[in-house]
Parts: sequence; structure tokens; C-alpha cells
Amino acid sequence: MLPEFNDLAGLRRLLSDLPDPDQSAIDGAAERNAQLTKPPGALGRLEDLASWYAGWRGDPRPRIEAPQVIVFAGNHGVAARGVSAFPPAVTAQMVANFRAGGAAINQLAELAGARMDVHALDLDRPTEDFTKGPAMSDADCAAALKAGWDAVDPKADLLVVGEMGIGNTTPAAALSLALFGGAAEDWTGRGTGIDDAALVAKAQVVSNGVKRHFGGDGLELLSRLGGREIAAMAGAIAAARMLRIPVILDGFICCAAAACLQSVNPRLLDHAVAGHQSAEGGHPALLERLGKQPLLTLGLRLGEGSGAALAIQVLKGAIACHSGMATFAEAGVSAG
Ligand SMILES: O=C(O)c1ccc[n+]([C@@H]2O[C@H](COP(=O)([O-])O)[C@@H](O)[C@H]2O)c1
Ligand SMILES: Cc1cc2nc[nH]c2cc1C
Repeated sequence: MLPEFNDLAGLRRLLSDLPDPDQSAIDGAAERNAQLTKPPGALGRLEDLASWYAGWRGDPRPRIEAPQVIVFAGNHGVAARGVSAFPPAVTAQMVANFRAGGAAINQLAELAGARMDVHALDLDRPTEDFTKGPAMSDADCAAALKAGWDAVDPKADLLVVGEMGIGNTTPAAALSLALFGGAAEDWTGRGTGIDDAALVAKAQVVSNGVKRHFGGDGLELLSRLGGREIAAMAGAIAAARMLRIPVILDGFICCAAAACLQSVNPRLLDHAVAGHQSAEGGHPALLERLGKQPLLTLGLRLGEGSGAALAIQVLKGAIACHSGMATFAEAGVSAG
């Protein structure tokens, strides 16, 4: 069902030929939407969400029954440069917390009725410090992309990908700078909560890394500047695109992974909406570059897929109204 790839070139080839959403389901959803017991347009963006979801599911009256949340974890050589407020050991400790059900994402995934999977990617083998050399070999990057690709349940009807990786706002900022340009300061934020002096030093790390590894497409940049959990998120988002599974994007790191895909094929994120706008400094600009309006703006800066998991509830609201409401004719309500 889902094709396989062995290297970056193989994935790039697969991603050049993408399936479309189902136009007849979109038309059917529009027709139904026009008959529902509400003034036209009164459900605002919920109506657009329902039409988008119907198209990707190929069903004019869909349900959300099997959402999947996947959390990927990775460690970063660049964390040794003092770019995070926390030590790298927290990544593995939080993975244990995810597995024990004690993290924020466990609560939010359960509340959304989602299955949750946790994939820890070679935590004892951090990526290289990208200011010294490529973060990963192309083969390691392809393996991480494949881990994400294979983690998606083909039977899922909605996907959220989240991450855990101390230091990973630094590679996410570097990827954003390499893809979109500007100044390192535009993309560099406080992550887990660094102070002013550390923020200045972090922007320098981002700038140095991008100077060293400039050029190439999103997959090449993922190897040189990314991280395993970032590549795995990209792999999962790409697999969902091939399977026509709608995706809710999470915060800054998730969107940096998505941006790498967008650079490979501008249609690659058509199946994705932005779950929220994170408090991380570069996230609003990144959302703008992706052409996505966030569903929620709550000042979250946790990662883990938390903002996207919360936004499942909004999408569920859209689909419950679209598929559950009576039409004017059914309810005997006078149409305007
Ligand atoms: O999702 C976000 O926008 C976000 C913003 C700031 C921090 N985080 C989380 O915090 C960690 C990265 O922060 P840092 O300071 O270690 O680079 C990583 O585990 C992320 O899940 C996540
Ligand atoms: C405790 C903690 C939990 C996290 N969850 C995602 N990133 C995180 C970073 C820290 C430090």
C-alpha cells in the first residue's frame, strides 16, 4: 500500500508524484454544508475544515474514529553548546514519562480519543554538532525518515506528530533560516526558556551552522542541520500525504520538519492544517511561510504534539457538526 524507499533520492522520487484529494467528496460536502440548519457560513472556519477533511478522506460525510498521535524523540550534539535550558538526559527521561502515561501529551491524546505511539530514535547516538560537520549522514537521515514513514498506521483517519529532543529548537531554527533566509535572530527563540545571553549565543550557533551547510533541498538540509526526530516527523507527514491521511501540525519543530517537505514539493502539505501557534519566537513567521493559519493560539511552547492534539477537538467539532447536523428539510426549519 505504502511504497518503500532506501535513500533520500528514492524518497524524493516518491514525493514527486502525489495523490489528490477526492473532488467529488469535496463537492458532496459543499452540497451538504449548504443544507445544514445554520445561516450560510455561520460555522466559519469549521466549514472549511470539514470540506478539507472530507476531500482527504474521500467521504462527503466523514467521521473521525481513529486518530493517531506519534511522538518521536532524538538527541542533538549541538545541545552541548548551551542552547537549551535543560540537559540532554531529559530527552530519555521524558520518553520514560511518555511510556508511563505521565506527560501532557498522554492526557491530551487520551482526551482526543487518539492512539499514542512513542518512538525513541537512537537516543544514545546524538547527532553531530552541526557547527562542526553534518548533523547526520544521508543514510542516517534516510533511516530516520523511514522510521517516521513506517510509524504511520495506514488505518488512521487523522495524524498528529510530535517530538521530544533537548536542543531541537536550534536545528529547527537553522532549517528555517536555510530554507527561508533572513537573519538567524528571526528564527531563534527561547525554546525551553533560555536567558538573554544564551539567546544571543544560540543565534550565533544557528548562523554558523547555516553558513557551513548552505544550499540543497529540504531533505539534504534535514541531514546536515536536522535531527532524527525532526526527520522522522517529516517521514510520517509525507507517508500520511501518500495515504491521504489528514495531518494536524504542532509547534515550531514540527513545522520546521514540514517546511523541509514543502521545499521538495509545494503540494506536499495540502493535507495538513496548523494546530496552533507556539510561543516560540520563529513560529508565526514559519506558519506564514507554510501558508497556514493556526487553529489555536494559547501560548503553548511544549512540543510533544500537545498543541496539535488539543486541536483534534476543534476538528472533531467541525466534523461532528458537518456530519451530524440536520438539514433544513429534515428538521422542518425554514431556509432563508
Ligand atoms: O513546539 C514548540 O513550538 C516548542 C517550543 C519550545 C520548546 N519545545 C520543546 O522543548 C524542547 C526543545 O527546546 P530546547 O530549548 O531544548 O531547544 C523540545 O523537547 C521541544 O519539544 C517545543
Ligand atoms: C520537562 C520537559 C518536557 C518536555 N516536553 C517536550 N519538551 C520538553 C522539555 C522539557 C525540559
